[in-house]
Amino acid sequence: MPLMRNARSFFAPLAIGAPDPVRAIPVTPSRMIHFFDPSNEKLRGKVPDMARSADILLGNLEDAVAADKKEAARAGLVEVGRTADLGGTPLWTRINALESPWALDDLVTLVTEIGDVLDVVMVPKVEGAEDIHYVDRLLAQLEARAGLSRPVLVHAILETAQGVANVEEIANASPRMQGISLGPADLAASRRMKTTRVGGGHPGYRVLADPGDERPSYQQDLWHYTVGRMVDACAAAGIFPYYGPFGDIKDEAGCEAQFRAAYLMGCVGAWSLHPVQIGIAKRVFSPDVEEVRFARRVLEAIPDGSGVHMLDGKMQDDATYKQARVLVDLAELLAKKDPELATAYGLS
Ligand SMILES: CC(C)(COP(=O)(O)OP(=O)(O)OC[C@H]1O[C@@H](n2cnc3c(N)ncnc32)[C@H](O)[C@@H]1OP(=O)(O)O)[C@@H](O)C(=O)NCCC(=O)NCCSC(=O)C[C@](C)(O)C(=O)O
Ligand SMILES: [Mg+2]
Repeated sequence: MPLMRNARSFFAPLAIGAPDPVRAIPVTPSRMIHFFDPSNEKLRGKVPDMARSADILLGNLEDAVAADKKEAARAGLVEVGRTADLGGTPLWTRINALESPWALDDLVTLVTEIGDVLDVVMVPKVEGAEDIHYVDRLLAQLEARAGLSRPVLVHAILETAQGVANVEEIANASPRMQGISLGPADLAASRRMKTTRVGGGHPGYRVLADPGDERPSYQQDLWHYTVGRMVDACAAAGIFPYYGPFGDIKDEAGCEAQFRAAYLMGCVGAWSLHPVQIGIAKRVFSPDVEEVRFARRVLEAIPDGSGVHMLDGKMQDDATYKQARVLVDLAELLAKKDPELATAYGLS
């Protein structure tokens, strides 16, 4: 694996005067990364509202922002970073692709002007560790020059076949790596998949039962394989996986089903492209009240996590204790942010 840095240098700053890299990625509520176009003045005015309802707010500079709006979007995000009251909600950005004419100015301007309030830079179309290494060194130089005391983290989008082939080395490329999101539209194009959708299923991708009187047939999840690889790569590297966007805004049930499959497989959140998807993500990525209740009973039944126990006819041991911990830890994290959830979980 071309990681380049060895075990001793991995946590050394990459520029003189740059802040020390973080040892652990902060765990904060991140059920949805809410996308908005910072070139849109009306949307900039709604930032405080958006920040109240979303877990993470992301000013998008890449695709979906027209070429003649790129500079206005960058300037709009600087304005948001300098003036908007985000009430503690993390501010992220998605910069333009590294080969584009805008990426360098995106990084230089944003880190220089608002590096102290910018938590994470999402890098699109990452193909391998070398893309992360480039951003890593440049961020360190910019942080040192701006006198920042805390490093900006990096999030990669998995949206090329080469990126998927290199997902483990991407996840491990730098201590800045915060997480990875699936980019299903670019990935579909890169793989020559025959879909025109942004995420979600396809009626043609299904399994048919053997010939018989009836031949039930079910749609399968086109993204199962990639999400599985992404979740394992992230968990193994100590960073966080996210399902990306669901482009059919009107299909709320489809969005909910796709988000839920990703949640159950280990993703911590998804993207919201429209306000309606914030509510969907909140529902899906907050653990079910009954499951949390059961998980707490498991923890109470085996306080030290050892031995074997029966609960409602179900075997409990050290492994189920760990599963219960995942759910209860998440419930406790979300309850601190959301009083309604705290009440529902009995944690208020
Ligand atoms: C889909 C669109 C065009 C529908 O926009 P619309 O105006 O038609 O929707 P609407 O339902 O009519 O809007 C209702 C209200 O919600 C507002 N609104 C609408 N959206 C938002 C928003 N995000 N945040 C905050 N407010 C929003 C909108 O301004 C309006 O407010 P108003 O009633 O006051 O006029 C619009 O929602 C939008 O532009 N969303 C963001 C799209 C985006 O960021 N795309 C890029 C990410 S996906 C991607 O790049 C792929 C990937 C990963 O790279 C890869 O798979 O390869
Ligand atoms: Mg894309």
